[in-house]
Amino acid sequence: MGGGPRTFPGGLSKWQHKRMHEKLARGKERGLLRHEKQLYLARLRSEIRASHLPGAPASPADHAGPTSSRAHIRALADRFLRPGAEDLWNDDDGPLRRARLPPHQQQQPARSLPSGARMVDWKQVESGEKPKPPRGGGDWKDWEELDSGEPTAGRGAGNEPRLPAAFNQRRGYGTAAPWWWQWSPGSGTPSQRKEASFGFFGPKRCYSVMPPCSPCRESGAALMPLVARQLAEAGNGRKATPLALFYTQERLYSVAAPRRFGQKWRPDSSDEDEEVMPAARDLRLAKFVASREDESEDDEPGETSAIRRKWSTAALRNCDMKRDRRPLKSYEEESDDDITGRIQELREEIRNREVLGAERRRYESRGESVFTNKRFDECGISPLTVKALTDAGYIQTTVVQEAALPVCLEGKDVLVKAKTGTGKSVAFLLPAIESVLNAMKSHTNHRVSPIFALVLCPTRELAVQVTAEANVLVKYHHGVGVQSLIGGTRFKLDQRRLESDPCQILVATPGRLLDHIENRSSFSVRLMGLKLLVLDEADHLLDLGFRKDIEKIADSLPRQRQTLLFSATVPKEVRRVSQMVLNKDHVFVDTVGLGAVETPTKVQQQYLVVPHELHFHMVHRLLREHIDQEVDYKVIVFCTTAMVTEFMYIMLRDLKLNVREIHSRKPQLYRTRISEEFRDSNRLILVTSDVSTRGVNYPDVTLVIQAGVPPGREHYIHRLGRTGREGKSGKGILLIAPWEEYFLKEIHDLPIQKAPVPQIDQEMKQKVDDSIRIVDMSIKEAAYHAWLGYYNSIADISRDKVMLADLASRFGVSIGMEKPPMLFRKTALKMGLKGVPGIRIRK
Ligand SMILES: Nc1ncnc2c1ncn2[C@@H]1O[C@H](COP(=O)(O)OP(=O)(O)OP(=O)(O)O)[C@@H](O)[C@H]1O
Repeated sequence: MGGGPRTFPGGLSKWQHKRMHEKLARGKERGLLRHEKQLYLARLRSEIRASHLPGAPASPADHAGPTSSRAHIRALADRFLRPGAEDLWNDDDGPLRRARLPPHQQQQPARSLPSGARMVDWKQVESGEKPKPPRGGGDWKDWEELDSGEPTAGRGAGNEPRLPAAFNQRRGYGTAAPWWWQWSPGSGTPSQRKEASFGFFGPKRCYSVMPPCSPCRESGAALMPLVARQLAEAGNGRKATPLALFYTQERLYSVAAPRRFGQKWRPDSSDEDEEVMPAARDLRLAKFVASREDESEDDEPGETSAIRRKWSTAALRNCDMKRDRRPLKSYEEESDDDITGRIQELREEIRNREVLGAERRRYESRGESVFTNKRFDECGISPLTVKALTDAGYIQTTVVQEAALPVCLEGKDVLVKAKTGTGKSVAFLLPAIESVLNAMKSHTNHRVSPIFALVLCPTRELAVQVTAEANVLVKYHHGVGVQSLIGGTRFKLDQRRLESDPCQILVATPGRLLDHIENRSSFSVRLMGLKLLVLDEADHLLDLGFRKDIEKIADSLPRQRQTLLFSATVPKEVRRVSQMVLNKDHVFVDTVGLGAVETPTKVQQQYLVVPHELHFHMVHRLLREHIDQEVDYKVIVFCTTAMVTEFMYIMLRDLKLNVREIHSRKPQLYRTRISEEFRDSNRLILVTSDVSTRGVNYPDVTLVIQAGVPPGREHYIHRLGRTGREGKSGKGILLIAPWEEYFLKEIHDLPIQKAPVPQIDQEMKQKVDDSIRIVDMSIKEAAYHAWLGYYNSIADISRDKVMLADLASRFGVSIGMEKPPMLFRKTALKMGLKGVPGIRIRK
């Protein structure tokens, strides 16, 4: 079970305590968000005002630099404009105010034209006619360069515009990233197109402000009319004529009518809705700034776009994934295609791929191959899934995939054990997709949209990662949707998301799923159609901390279903309780083998025994040494509790190391952001608690340090498994105090060796001591309490309370506290520490 005390102040249970903290964190997060939003809107307003002032000088935003307003807007836009970020907006966010204009004035945006702006008659542009020269001089040179064709590259496979927009139902506005973000580099548009711009759209108008002249001059790529066209057509494919298009040397302004982007994100919207929308909400939001300096790489043909990079965060994160769902095609319709022909085509493509042989040779030459000779196209899965796998570069199956797929596809209940980092996620996602496809064939009641496959994960990070992977795999299955349901987000938003975009595959964490089951009867009804249940990290989910929740969830699911359990560790106890969810004749697939080493063979494992007082110094010493040796280092430091993690993070940050933190006390948005950052970068150190122990796939981690004894053998294996993934090499160091050596018995069968203790020189020690000193006393106190709770929950240590209290005091001293902080009487009582020498009770 996860770390942390089992008793909490106020007589709260672990879960009540956790929820209370989540609530507090949410409040804090809301405050921060509000502040950021205000800043963001204020910045945008000033940017707009500056661009409207006649003869206005270049706004301060034009100055590049990290603190420029443009850079700031860009940073904020990145946060608020990302697809899915509509969740960050709520009803309290006021519109970007603008006086209501009478209809006749709305038709004449030219009234507020910036100085030197010229109007374009859209009808003429549409019909290909050369526009009349503008009144008051000027010529249409730029327009003559405009091409009449539309860039097909800017459209999706179904020829629908690929405008990344999000619609906020309640607020009635949408946000759109500029269309050229989506424009394939193959279309030859120049990098200058990435200048700052805004897209606004409300129920009645679409506005865009952008720098048109340079692209036009340079490429003649028909940019200007396309802006308006894209704006007008986006969303539902219906054409609408822009009311006006005008431009200056700096900006192109377009005002388009009346279909909004958000339509396809709001399937229940109707034209009547639009009629009653107050015009004051016409111009709700202006966002989006992109600049050339940080996106220049996108201009290179073949590079993945910024959007793509943002959206795909899973193991398969560099692959294209499905962004929005297209109209549901019946399965028969899809099957109508010549499947045999497609299989042949795919086989041909696969055969031609050099990657096949190269990949295999690469791993075989290293002595250990996690890959087999079996290819996905031979596994009996849908050709469209094979196509998505091929796109992602997944050709051959891994050992666990080869072993588990046939039994899973037979429809049996299966318990699978396979080493960390060997591809278990794909091994359960593929049967899940097959099961959904089969269910959709027979599902005829279109009023209720059942959830056919449910994947349960113990942590939010893991759930997000699995959702992203699933989205990659269902890329070509247009009727299949994947959603996640995790804690730390707003319940109501979840609810709305699930209702407006029903999915067939749901990835969830148990607590939040249970909330929905217990509070939404319509949700429970959807679960009644469930065909397949997956428990990822099954041993953890069936452990005491989650078992009650899992029991309740299992009770609310149909009995007639297939259940798959996956984990890298399957202790005997879990094997026994797995009967709770598996049927009697389930199959146990063990790719590790009885008596075989459960950790990746290419990971070098060492342990160091160091007095507890020097643990922080030693972590710093080990990190410095590793950074000197490894150019592209990527390190994870596991700490025993969230508060100790926070303490370690602040200390290392002060020591000028490039460090990040993730633990349960951090708001979910922050956790997700850091997780993404760490996944996509190297030369970074992540200090974390148990939330990152299992399943999370951070590629190319070079070192894992476990500071302090882990709660159990399984924790040790899973933490170590964050390195040496996909058969690569890595290193793991366990740092324990002399009195923690008892733990070595638990891992005696693993190839772990004692390492000589490196010297810590006086200067280095002093530096660390200085950094420890600067940490806030409240954090130190919280770290002490958490430390005490953690070790009190470990039976081997908590047996001797006097020793525990003494060790806790020494820990307190090591983090710079002269005497241990006081405990609440109730807490001390619950922990069995009342009256123990060294424990101070609050009066
Ligand atoms: N068939 C495949 N071909 C190539 N790469 C693969 C294949 N299957 C999985 N991978 C890659 O292997 C890595 C590990 O996969 P995954 O995260 O599913 O491992 P896991 O076994 O679930 O690990 P853990 O036990 O830590 O949860 C990922 O980067 C994934 O992209």
